[in-house]
Amino acid sequence: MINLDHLNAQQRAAVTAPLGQVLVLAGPGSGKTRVLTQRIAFLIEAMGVRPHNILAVTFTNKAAREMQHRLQSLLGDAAEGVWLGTFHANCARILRREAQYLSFDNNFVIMDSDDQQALVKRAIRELNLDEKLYRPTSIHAAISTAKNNLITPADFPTQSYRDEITKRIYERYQSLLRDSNAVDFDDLLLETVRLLVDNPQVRERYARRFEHILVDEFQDTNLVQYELLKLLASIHGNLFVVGDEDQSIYRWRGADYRNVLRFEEDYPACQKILLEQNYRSTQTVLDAARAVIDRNKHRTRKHLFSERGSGERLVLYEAVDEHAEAAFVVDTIQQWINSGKARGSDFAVMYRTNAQSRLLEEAFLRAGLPYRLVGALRFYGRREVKDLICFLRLVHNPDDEVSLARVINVPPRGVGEKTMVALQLTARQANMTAGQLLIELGEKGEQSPHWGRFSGRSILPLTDFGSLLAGWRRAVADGLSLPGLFDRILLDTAYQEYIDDGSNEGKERWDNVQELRRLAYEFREGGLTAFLENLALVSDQDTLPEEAGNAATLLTLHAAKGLEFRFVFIIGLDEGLLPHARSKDDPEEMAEERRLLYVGITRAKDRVYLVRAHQRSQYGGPEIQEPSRFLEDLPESLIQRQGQRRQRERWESPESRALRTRLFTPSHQQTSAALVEPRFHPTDRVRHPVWGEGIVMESRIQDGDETVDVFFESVGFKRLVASLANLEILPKS
Ligand SMILES: Nc1ncnc2c1ncn2[C@@H]1O[C@H](COP(=O)(O)OP(=O)(O)OP(=O)(O)O)[C@@H](O)[C@H]1O
Ligand SMILES: [Mg+2]
Repeated sequence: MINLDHLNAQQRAAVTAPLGQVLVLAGPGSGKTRVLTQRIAFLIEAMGVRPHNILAVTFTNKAAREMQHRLQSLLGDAAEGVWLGTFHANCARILRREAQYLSFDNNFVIMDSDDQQALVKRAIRELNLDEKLYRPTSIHAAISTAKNNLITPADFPTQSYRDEITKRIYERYQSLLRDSNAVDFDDLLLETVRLLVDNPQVRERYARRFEHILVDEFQDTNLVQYELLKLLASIHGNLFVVGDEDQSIYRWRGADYRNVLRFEEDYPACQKILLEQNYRSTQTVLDAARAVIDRNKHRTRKHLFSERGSGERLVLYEAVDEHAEAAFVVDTIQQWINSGKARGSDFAVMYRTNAQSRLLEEAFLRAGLPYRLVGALRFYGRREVKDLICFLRLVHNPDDEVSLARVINVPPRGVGEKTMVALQLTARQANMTAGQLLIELGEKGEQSPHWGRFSGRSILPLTDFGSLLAGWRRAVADGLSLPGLFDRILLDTAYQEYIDDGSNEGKERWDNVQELRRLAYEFREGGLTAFLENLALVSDQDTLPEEAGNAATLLTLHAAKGLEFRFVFIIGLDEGLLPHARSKDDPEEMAEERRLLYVGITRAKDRVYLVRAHQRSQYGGPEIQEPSRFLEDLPESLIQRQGQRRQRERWESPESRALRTRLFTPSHQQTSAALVEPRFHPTDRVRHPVWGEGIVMESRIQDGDETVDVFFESVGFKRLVASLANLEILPKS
């Protein structure tokens, strides 16, 4: 029988709450996610509910996987069959099953955000509009907002001329999507709601099936998601939602924390349960977090206590500038690790915008400290990865115009803009998609009735590509596995020669291809459809490798939701960065910036470092920064000030001082003191404090500093700055 002893009384009340609607509203670290998982186990074990009848919604795929593991360890095989995933993943699953009711086939592709931008651009161009006047990003945002509020092109409100234009782009964009047999992220939700509203028998089928629906991070649902929940719960009405209004940080994506109020209105009989003990953080961390969030109006004050002791004060560090900011972070982490009291994976460094990660990365690299970066230069955003995904998507769905446009000339085979236009035009006249026409050309060659429509120069590359595509599709139909298909595409396109020119970047690109192949191998059973679906639905947080290893995590505050770390650094606590400049004139936005900081602080178990820079370079010259207004709300008794206004030296290690001196000494002065002879030579054996032993491949003097390329047994090839990397030369054996 399921064991509830390790829960506190409030948590137990939530887990065992009677049927109906349950709303668990509680602060960070109070066990909401844990309670939700236990509730599923309780329903299955104690209430005899079949897993098949349970739908659980998490905020990320990673969270879904974690919950799946947790359930597995609680219940073993009995946990199998629960529908567990993000809103998007669950909707994609429903849409694939119900394709007969929809305006697209069940092998539809899901366009990622780059694809969506490309389509909006195309729509704007096709309507002969000026891209400078109608910026694709802002139009795309308007379309997305409309979709998240259940507004179709036909219902798009037009109060101005601009609205009128946006409406037309929205219409065009939508038909481009459908022509490609594709949906965007927002469509997944919107189309599911439409499906359920327009087809009462389908609605009834799902509403009957899902006896229990559970939702984590409920404060970040948007209107479509809320409607969806209502539809799915329309028969049994067993809705178990957990959340925290103070952690609502996805307003820009249409999230509306007022859904909590809506919930209480729509379900007046709902049981409200509060959790008050925080199991994550020290009392000092909680007090500081509360001081920040208490300034927000219109919130239910929550009482939250911790039994983890009062703990250390928060460090507030003021760096001279952004380089010293990064150096402080890396130094402090280094010192903790050297002391033996922490390991790399205990640390997270959080920031407001992705761009802030670049200097941090450099500082980590120089110090030779391993790190992993969440989001930003996403693996899936890389050119080579994207190319291969598009080839695969095209095999899966030749109607996908965005993928076709991307790879038809990869590697270059002489398909230019003109040929592309001719292809699209001919296809449209023949009532086919470009992909279908290509396949026909590939299969029939000169026998194709459309052969003569193309110039002598363009027909060959088109036929060439068409026959590749046709060949791949035939091979898949004949049972070629996903890894097999992957290799065949690489071979047929001579992709390695194209991408890997022997340079380090080339090798790295090829490594990325190999990494994707490894992923494809994991889907050898599920096949192409499952693989593509999984790729389309990965979100920023999901780019975290499963095993943290010994690396510190660098991530945006947004991506930090739901996670926890022993040590949390939040950098860029300056006006304009956090709060972000964009929020200056909008009180709602400002309140959200505050929640963002709150989410960041409450990720910490043991210690928080808040870091800011006295000046930052902007548009060429350095500019003095104002400290973030949020810092004023922290009681002096909870913080310990360090940095510029205190003695900086005390806080600087030799490495960071070397870095700072180098960065702030004008280069003409540097060269006079600069090295002329490398200290390291090829074949030297060296030892690095983190990566262990390695062999020097090359060393040279660059900008007055020595750069060494080393091959380490543990991590492979690394490029290091000798004066900072702490490399020890080992005696020749
Ligand atoms: N009763 C308990 N006993 C021991 N540890 C607990 C208990 N409840 C929760 N925890 C632990 O406390 C931490 C926070 O729990 P959890 O992540 O579920 O909180 P949460 O409310 O979902 O937080 P957030 O709002 O940040 O998502 C986890 O490490 C969890 O395992
Ligand atoms: Mg949680």
